[in-house]
Amino acid sequence: MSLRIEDYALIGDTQTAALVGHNGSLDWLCLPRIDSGACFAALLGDPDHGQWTLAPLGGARTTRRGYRDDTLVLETELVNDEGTVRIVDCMPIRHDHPRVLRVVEGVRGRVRMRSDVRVRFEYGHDRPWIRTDGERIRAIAGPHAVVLDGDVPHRADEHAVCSAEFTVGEGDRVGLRLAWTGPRQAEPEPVDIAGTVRATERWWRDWAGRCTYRGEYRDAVVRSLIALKALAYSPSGGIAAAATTSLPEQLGGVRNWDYRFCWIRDATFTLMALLEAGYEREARDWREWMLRAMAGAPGQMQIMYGVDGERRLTESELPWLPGYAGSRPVRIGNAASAQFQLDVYGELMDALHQARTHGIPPDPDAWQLQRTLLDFLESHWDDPDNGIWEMRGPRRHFTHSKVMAWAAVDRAVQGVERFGLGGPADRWKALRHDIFTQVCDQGFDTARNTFTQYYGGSGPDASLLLIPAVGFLPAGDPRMRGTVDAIERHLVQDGFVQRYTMNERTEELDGLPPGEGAFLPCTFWLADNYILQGRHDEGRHLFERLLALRNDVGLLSEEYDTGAQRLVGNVPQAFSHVALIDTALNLQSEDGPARRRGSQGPG
Ligand SMILES: OC[C@H]1O[C@H](O[C@H]2O[C@H](CO)[C@@H](O)[C@H](O)[C@H]2O)[C@H](O)[C@@H](O)[C@@H]1O
Repeated sequence: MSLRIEDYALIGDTQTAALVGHNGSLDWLCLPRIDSGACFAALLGDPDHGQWTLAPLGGARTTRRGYRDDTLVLETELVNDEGTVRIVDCMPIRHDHPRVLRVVEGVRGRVRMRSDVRVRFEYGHDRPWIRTDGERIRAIAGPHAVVLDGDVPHRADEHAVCSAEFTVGEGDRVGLRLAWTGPRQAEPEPVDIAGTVRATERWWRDWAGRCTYRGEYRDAVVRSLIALKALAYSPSGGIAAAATTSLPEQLGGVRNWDYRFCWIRDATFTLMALLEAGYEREARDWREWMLRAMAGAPGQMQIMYGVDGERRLTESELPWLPGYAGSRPVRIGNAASAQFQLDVYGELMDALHQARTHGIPPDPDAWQLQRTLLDFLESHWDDPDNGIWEMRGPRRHFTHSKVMAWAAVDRAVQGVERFGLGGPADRWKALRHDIFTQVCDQGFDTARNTFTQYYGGSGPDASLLLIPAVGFLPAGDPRMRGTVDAIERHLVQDGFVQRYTMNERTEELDGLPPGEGAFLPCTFWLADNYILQGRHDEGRHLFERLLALRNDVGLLSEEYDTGAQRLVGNVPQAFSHVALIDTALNLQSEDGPARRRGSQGPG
């Protein structure tokens, strides 16, 4: 039986990431990059799809698990009749090869331990050759080689399972190392385990120490920032939307997607949260990544890229993997990369505007890119699109998409008026006015007193909760109050918000059968609207309910299954952690980030 999604903690080196279960089992690890083939893919299958188990021989229960304060160094305490051990897991910040370090510390008694390492490259498909060289083991297949060694030797069997048994007494420490190396790369040097764990701890503590948020939710905010930093790909400045692929939006369902890419939308939201929390260096890195990834013809702009800016993210299925809790298909790549999503223009223009507002040193290429995007938008804002939810059905005039087109033009006008940048401000103002008028005429249902999911539609959509955040209308506007009211009536289930109504017509709209959990970012956005409407107690109450959904190490996935009371979807999900940070900031100050962005009105 698979562990629950909330049973996993994250470790990472800001280039890739791994998931460790509360039982000490390393079930997900992609090497060398976050979007590379996994060499441990038991998360989406069984142990023979790749796994590193490290646990007391006679079984054990977990008594405590947590990160060493503001770091990504994980401690898991396991207890059985023989005593207690602590497993310390981390990935050192990378200088040469990606590595995983695991240290077993004896806390009480004498505990017999077993380590079983099954390396299976390419998402559990490729069983490697195993070569033993003294105390070192090499698992090799194609472009990959993994080297395993440490304080106790592993022995390989005929099934390519490398195992070690050892006993730890109180005060003992047994360190194990795994490193990846590519073709013709030098053999990884055996690093000093204890010293490297300490250096990793220091690195994260220093990084977290740069956080400027000092409010009452500091622990939750810092943990979310650390999760975002772990999703950032440091060589390029790109930011992945999550560390996993195909954790299902519904247990046993088909909505299983690969999130190990850089969505312009998710990354710009991340950038804004990082900026608000004092992380300007990361914001600069992101801007550089984005300018490079998007360089070229505006008509070829994509809504997502690989972490290094790759454009071809062809979606395919991995039929040998049964999927998490039987949720098939398991997909890699993402067909949404070829979609037209209008909101991305608004998010991008907003992010670059925020960077300017925060005094990030100007980059002339940024304004040039913005002008090119505006030229494109002037002739395409009125086209139907796939929308923020990446609907795989026919394109439509989604109201949120048009609001974001408005935001894009608004930020261009502000570029001229507030920052003295060059551009046809009067023409842009007229366009901004036209979009505003169209949205209010065609995207608002006067009879039902709500903005609608798409022009002429009858129901609301949770993305409309972002209207005040981008400054299209204030939260107190009667049309927004009506929309929040409609969302409460139609999209809130057990207190959490669904993205949109799912019913027998869903397949026609989004090209997929209905069925998914409540979408956590949308629920944070509802809390933001409460706060901005002056309904502070309701906002705080909802925020605290959301905080309670975090797992024991403070992580959130994308969605929550209110029936099963389980986290669902990919994990950790940047979108959810960004929304958490934004709401914490909004709670701290009524004039929080959501109030500072746009012109508030037709302009
Ligand atoms: O549910 C359908 C879509 O789900 C994914 O998209 C969602 O995740 C993205 C990354 O966080 C986010 O930007 C988007 O707004 C979400 O809808 C998936 O990537 C899509 O392929 C899929 O159609």
